[in-house]
Amino acid sequence: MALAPSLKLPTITHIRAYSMGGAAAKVHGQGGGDYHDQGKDHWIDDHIATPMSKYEEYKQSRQSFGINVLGTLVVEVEASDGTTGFAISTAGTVGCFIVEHHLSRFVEGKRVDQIKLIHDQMLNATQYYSGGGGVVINTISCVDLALWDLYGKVVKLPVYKLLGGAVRDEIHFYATGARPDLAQKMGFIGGKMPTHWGPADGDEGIAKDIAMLKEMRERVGDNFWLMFDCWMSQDVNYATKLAHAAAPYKLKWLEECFPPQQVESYRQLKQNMPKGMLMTTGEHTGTLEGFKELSEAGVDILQPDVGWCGGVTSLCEIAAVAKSRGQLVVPHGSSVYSHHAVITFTNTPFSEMLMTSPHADYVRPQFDPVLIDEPVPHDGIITAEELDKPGFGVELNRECPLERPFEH
Ligand SMILES: C[C@H](O)[C@H](O)CC(=O)C(=O)O
Ligand SMILES: [Mg+2]
Repeated sequence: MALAPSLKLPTITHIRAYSMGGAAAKVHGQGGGDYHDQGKDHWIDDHIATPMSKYEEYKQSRQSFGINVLGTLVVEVEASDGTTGFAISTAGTVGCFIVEHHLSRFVEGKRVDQIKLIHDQMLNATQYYSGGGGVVINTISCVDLALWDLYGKVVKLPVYKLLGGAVRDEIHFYATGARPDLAQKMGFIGGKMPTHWGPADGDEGIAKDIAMLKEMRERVGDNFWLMFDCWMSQDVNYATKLAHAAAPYKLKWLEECFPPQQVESYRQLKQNMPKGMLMTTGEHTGTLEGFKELSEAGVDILQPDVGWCGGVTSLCEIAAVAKSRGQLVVPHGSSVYSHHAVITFTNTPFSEMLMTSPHADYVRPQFDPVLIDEPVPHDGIITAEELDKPGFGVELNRECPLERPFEH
């Protein structure tokens, strides 16, 4: 059946990729899509436990081992009617190469609504070098998000309406940062702190992180959620001991104790954990199959990052996997790209706000300074109404030092 004239959609004429920050750039420490690329004295780079913490010289700073080498990737897509859409993620110059020299062929010439077809072609065409995640999938995610933004801007609807509409009027947020006590005053429902010690520090490390938890519990009282984010830094024995030591202080969940491939470790930890404490992970998992395995291992909350898991198209599939087992999907903080999806999910009762202010003492937009009009929670809440703008409802701040390293 032919489309009615008013439903004739434009085609995509151009895709362009820009980078900001990262190892290839002169300007650093601004944040943006690579939110770990912050300036000095930021809580996010202050002795956080990682898989590199066993090396003394890389213990204090994640930037010292290169957490911020990639930088921001901006993908812009333009339609035959002149409308543009864009998105950002973490992939920098590497991502620009992949977009301009490989993925562009699947995008240009297609109609703006052919997102699922493009998504499938991007995933399959990169199978031989994507390794099921990492920078390639970050890049594909960014293209996918830019396509949803363009589609929404062409048809003048917010992405969440294209996905089936909101199932709630507002999104409630917990905050990730060094100061859950301040997050409580700002209206958030909980606070997630990074752990600072790991297996190389032994029982002393556990004692120090528990002391931090105890102090925060005393500050926030009994009913505010407190969580630990372990950023892949532990082993099963250490995580088990930490979980039991944290139980008296009502730790709500223990997050990402192990690297994403160690599914068996998650299965064991789930069996060892105190009853009632939740096990969460997923932000560094980049395939639907990977999420299925985590779900089968008993992860209570799957935490895909929409900019790293294949975009909104993949996030919807992952949410369905979680839903089929009665699990929650609460994406790793990724601002508008997450908000438009989760407000349509019945198994996302709350969401994450990653605090990018240096001392986690005020709410700064997560991807500052790259997005114009990036909404932030007020009193811990963003309403559906605030998302009522075409696409993802944000514009690209062209005053940022964007570079286009490759053209096709
Ligand atoms: C705080 C964590 O180490 C990381 O930087 C962010 C994260 O994993 C999360 O927000 O979750
Ligand atoms: Mg995390």
